[in-house]
Amino acid sequence: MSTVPAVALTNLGRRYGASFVLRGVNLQVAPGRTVVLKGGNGAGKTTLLRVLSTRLRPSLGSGRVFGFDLVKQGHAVRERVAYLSVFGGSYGGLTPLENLALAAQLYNRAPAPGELAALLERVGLGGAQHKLVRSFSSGMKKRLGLARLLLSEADLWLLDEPYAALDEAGKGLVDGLVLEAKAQGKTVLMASHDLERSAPLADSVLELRDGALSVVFTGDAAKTRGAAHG
Ligand SMILES: Nc1ncnc2c1ncn2[C@@H]1O[C@H](COP(=O)(O)OP(=O)(O)OP(=O)(O)O)[C@@H](O)[C@H]1O
Repeated sequence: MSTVPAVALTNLGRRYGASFVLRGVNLQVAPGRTVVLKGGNGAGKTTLLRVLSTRLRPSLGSGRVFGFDLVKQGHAVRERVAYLSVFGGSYGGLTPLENLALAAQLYNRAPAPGELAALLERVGLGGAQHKLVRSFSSGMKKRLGLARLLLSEADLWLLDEPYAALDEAGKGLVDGLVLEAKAQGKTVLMASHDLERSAPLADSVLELRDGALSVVFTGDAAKTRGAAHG
């Protein structure tokens, strides 16, 4: 049986100016897997997630998401991918409800009556519905990012340090959402320094070092050979 990988990267490279941050990343992630990406500060984790989200173009090599080319079929990739940036990625001049309404438009979704308010309740922002997001704490912005993620209905979640800035309850919320996403068959790729928290959720832990990936842990030992597998 052939299954199209959720993520397939071949010798993928990305440079800023003359300096290569990613140099020959090979990765295959099967649909439904949860993969944690570790690596020191500046290793290139955010860069890799941004390339997968099509926010950055690869400088070398190629990549596919659910079979769609990151460069030539970026639109199809964006329809299947949701990216949570380390800061949550919302508009400060809007309320959280307005942010979600805008996100729904971008996702081409017509939310049901009360759906957006319910999402805010779910991420613990029910009491802050009418504030401007610029007045939010960093943890509140992250929670709003989680609500946007839930709205997206994407098949691949790209999470950049999802636990950062969150209190214990917020971290538990992330754990629950990732497990729920997995139960729904979604693929999750998350960059995290918090291995204690993220590794128990993961099918594989990969390390990005010197611009390439290696396997730290995988639930399937047969997959540790050759290209890094998720
Ligand atoms: N827009 C940019 N222009 C130039 N260099 C950049 C840019 N964005 C990132 N870099 C550089 O690329 C390297 C990788 O950065 P990246 O943010 O991808 O690492 P990271 O693994 O996510 O790090 P951290 O764990 O600190 O979040 C760093 O040296 C960084 O300075």
